[in-house]
Amino acid sequence: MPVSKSQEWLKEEAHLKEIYAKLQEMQIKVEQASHEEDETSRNFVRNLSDDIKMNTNSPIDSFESLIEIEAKNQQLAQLKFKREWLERQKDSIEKLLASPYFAKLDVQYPDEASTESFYIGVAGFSDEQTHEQYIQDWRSPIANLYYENDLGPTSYEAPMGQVEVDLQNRRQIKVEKNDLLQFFDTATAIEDPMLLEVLGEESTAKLQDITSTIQKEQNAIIRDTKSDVLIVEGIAGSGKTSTVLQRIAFLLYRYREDLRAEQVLLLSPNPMFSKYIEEVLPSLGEKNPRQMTYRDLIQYPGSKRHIETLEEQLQISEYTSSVEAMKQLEAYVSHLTPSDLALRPLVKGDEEVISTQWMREKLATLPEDIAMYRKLDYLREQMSERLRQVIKEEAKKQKWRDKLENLSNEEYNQVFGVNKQGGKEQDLDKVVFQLVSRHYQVLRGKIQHYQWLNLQEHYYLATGNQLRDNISLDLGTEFAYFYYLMLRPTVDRQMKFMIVDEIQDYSEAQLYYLAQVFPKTRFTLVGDRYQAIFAQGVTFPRIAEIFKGDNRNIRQLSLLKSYRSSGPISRFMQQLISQKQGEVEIINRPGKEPEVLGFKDNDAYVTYLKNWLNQQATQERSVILTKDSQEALQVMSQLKEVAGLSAITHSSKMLFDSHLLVMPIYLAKGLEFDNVLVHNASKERFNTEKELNMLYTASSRAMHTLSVPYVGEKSSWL
Ligand SMILES: Nc1ncnc2c1ncn2[C@@H]1O[C@H](COP(=O)(O)OP(=O)(O)OP(=O)(O)O)[C@@H](O)[C@H]1O
Repeated sequence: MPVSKSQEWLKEEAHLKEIYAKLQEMQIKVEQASHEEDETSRNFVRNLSDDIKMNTNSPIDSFESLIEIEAKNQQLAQLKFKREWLERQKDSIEKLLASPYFAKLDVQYPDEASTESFYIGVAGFSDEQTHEQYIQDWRSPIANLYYENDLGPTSYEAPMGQVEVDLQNRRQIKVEKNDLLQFFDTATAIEDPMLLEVLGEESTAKLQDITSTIQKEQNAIIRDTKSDVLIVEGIAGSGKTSTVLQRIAFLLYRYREDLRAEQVLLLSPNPMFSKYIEEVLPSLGEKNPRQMTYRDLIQYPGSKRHIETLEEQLQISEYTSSVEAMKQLEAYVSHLTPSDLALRPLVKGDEEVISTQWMREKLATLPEDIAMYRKLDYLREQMSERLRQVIKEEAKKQKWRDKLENLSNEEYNQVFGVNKQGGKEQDLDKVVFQLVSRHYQVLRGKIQHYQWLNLQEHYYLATGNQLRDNISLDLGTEFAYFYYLMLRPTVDRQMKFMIVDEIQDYSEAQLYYLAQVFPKTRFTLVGDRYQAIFAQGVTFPRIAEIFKGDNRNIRQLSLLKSYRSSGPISRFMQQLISQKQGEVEIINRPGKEPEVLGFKDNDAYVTYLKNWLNQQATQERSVILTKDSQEALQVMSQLKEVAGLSAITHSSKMLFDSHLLVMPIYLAKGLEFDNVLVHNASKERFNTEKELNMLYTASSRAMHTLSVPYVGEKSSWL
């Protein structure tokens, strides 16, 4: 509890006011600088056309004009850089003004007489002139002491090396603007009081950042810089998603000189998940990384096949692959010779523009030991060049000139975007060349996208699988890998970090794909074996084995405490998974015991559901979780008269504002609600191990209350 107006309280209060005033001063300065910058940019643009006059009278004049343009370009880049910097400044000052800091460390350095105090906030803040650091960014080296929470002799990793210190006090401080609300010194607290307070709050529709209450075991994940592959197994609600998002913010700060947000890829389980987490990184002043689902990742250029949806994957998954099958593809490609290639001639209508014979002759000129993808790349370049030649030859023919002459003014304008005007002979050549190029344009695309190579045929020869229009995720993976092995598209290699959530839902073949296609990328893989609800999920020991190759440095960590759920709900989760030797550490947060009630028939059950929904407080978020989306619609139809209830049956249709929902468990993965009801947990519906995982996944969405009713006999897992 706050020490009422003690000396210490008054000191903290005075310090806060002082820093707040400095922040306000800085805000004014940055605003002014920003206005000035705007004015400079406007003038720059206004004068641009006067300043640059392209003079092409002589080569020297042209050259000088180009130099002038280049100089302007540089000025423009500088202006842009400065504006972006000011925007970032404005942004972080705004955040700090809302709450300047959340912690203070008293640190004793070995050779100094007195202790030094450091305040920690969501961003750093220092004096422009003296560079005195008033607030330390939570990602700075010294802030690690706060999260490590080791009082007494300890150390932190600074850019110059390890710094030994004595941490004399660690204070958690709650402030709002310039109001000091509370502070706690760690030495006096048994369990993190700020954490308990945050966890007791109502749920929010979107995930929030956890900067001020990151726990020690989470901090180890966030700040890991040594592992190539970091594998985190954590129970439901242990903060895996929150932790990896904080980790992204940490990495962008730590490697700020050469890591851009676009070089970090977050693979999310479904598009809805991206919406759920979209506010966390901006709240930390960072840009969101690239985000996509695994389905998006394995789509290759020009593919139009339908890859099974999440729901289809849950129910059928007709083709599952394996690491062995993926290795067979490697063997097939490594033994392939140019004479085996299934090539298609490049044709335009009836005309064969490039024959397969020509292609084979080109390939035959290459040394044998060159990798197949390089040979194909070389051939692609040669084909582009050949097409240019064909166009040049073709343009000499009279028929194109005739064609050009016969174009009406309107047609001409459509083709060339300018009006037709009888030109000089030299211009005419150019225009004819353009006309012929347009005629053959479609062939350029065909060359670029390797449509002259029958990849499907090769895939069939390698595996015996025909690619139909609808394919399973694993089959899509195999074909994407095959595409990669044959052609090695380059774009993916720029990815420096990849973060994969819900890793337990990936198959071995899918993980093998990631491990092979992104050899230079550093991975953070997080998941929970007890939330595996798809048929082809991987086991945790196998993940490390799959990623082991090429001297990758692998580290495995675990998170055992559920921060989402109250103590009684965590104990319920513990009981469920202890049947499979799972562990849960219980957090000391009081709450209601989960309700496991039996009903004789459906009518009584539906009445219970209606009562349950009607009882929920309007500001809280409550959900009924079903096994699939069809069931969600059935339940919805029985509960039509409940006001404000909505059913979600597709990941693109999430209603984040709605407070009463019915939805399938697989769509609720990763999300959380104040109150959860698991639809009819009867014996016949929750019987297998997969169904146990579903029951656990559903129950663990609950923060404050959980209800697990059943009709007839209850599930033997309960
Ligand atoms: N250190 C923390 N401080 C405050 N809240 C936390 C902390 N860690 C986790 N939480 C909260 O716990 C909840 C669960 O976190 P999160 O969704 O990241 O867990 P998860 O392990 O990804 O869960 P699941 O596997 O069930 O999807 C969130 O509300 C999050 O804000």
